[in-house]
Amino acid sequence: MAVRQLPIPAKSDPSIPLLTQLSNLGPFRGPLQLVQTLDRVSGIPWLQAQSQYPKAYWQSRESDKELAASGCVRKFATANEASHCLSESAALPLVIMGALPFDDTNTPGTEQPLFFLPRLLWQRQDDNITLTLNLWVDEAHSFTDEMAAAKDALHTLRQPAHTPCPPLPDVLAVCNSPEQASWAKLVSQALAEQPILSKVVLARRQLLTTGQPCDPWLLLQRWHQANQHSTPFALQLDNQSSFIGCTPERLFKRDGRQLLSEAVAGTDVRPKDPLHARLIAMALLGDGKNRRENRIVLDDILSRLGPICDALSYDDRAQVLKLNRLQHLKRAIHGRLRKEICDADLLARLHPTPAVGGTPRADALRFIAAHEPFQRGWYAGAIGYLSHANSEFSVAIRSAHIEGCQLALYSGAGIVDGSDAHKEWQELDNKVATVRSLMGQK
Ligand SMILES: C=C(O[C@H]1C=CC=C(C(=O)O)[C@@H]1O)C(=O)O
Ligand SMILES: [Mg+2]
Repeated sequence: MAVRQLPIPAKSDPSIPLLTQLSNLGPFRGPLQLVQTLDRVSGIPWLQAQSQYPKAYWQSRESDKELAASGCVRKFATANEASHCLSESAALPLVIMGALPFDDTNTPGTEQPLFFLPRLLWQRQDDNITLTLNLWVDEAHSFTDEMAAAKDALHTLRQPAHTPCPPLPDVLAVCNSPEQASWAKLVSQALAEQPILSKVVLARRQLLTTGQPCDPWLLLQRWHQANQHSTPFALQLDNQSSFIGCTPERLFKRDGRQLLSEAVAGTDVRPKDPLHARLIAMALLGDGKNRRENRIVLDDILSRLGPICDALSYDDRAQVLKLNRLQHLKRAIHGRLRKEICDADLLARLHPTPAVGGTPRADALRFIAAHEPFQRGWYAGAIGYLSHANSEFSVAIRSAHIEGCQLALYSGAGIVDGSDAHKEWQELDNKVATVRSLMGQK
């Protein structure tokens, strides 16, 4: 895709509103960005107010970067196409939003990978908020059509409503898939595949039926408030269904050639009492089964990054990642990427890590596909953004799919030598405890 830009009449000036910049625009070819600064407004309410789909939301775990995207200028069938587009238009700071389902192999009838250049991108970097309007003129999209689409996007732009926070709807029924008895069977089947299948992450879908449709944006805001050091994210392909979550796990973060990844696996509860929580943390650091879960993820990521990095290092001791009600074993991984490696290569190599899949990868994925009684869809996929300068993707766990009055909560647990079906079931419960408590469930 050759990117050529003809001179444009006015350089984008963030102090001038987008509509004025747009009306001064003369013919051009290739991608173009108009940018406007915005006053303090939060990303989630801003995106909630917009009407153009797809919508995607992602905020870094450190809260320094927040992205809210609405509408689509270009869709890319693969991460490779998205990466290629970015390298061809490196002069512009284009940001492409991306999501991979757990099964990213284009299996018919399942969720397909999604990469798109948004029509409107609300962006916060530290305290600076901007709104970017993307346009792209080429053989298939005339200047006139692009101008009309861009004007339409600006005319339908809405300010977030300042409404008092309504309560979340009542839960009328709860249904687990699998139920506990089938779970126990599944765990023993997985353990029977040892030592070849050294780890497989098995998951549960817990379906809550609510009295009224649950507002995904309201739930996401509360979820993030309860778990400040996690990454909140959302994906809405249309106005019928939403996938949201608040994940503690980073797949990778790239800044230029610098790469950060991590193994987050191995779990216990984190009670409110600090002394009790510390005792549990210490026990977690020394526990064989949890250390195995973590080590398998670490080794897998290292072996996949080794061939594409000039330098690679990792925490030789696990840290404890502290969440609202849980604590995990975590090891950070640092690398310097070889220069020909792009974000698509990283996604292809790393996803799905054994934090959500297993080892050996192919055997674990086959086991999951053959035995899990539901489709994972976006759960345990990857969600984030890519740009020429930097990129970051999170592992889409601690997540929920909402459609009308159905709220599906997902949780998974790593089954390794030493796993006990009953304890792993409790771990599934613990992993949905925060979101359940927001829904008024114990
Ligand atoms: C698969 C999930 O968690 C993974 C991430 C951290 C700890 C995990 C564990 O201890 O089993 C899981 O591997 C999930 O929350 O659905
Ligand atoms: Mg576990």
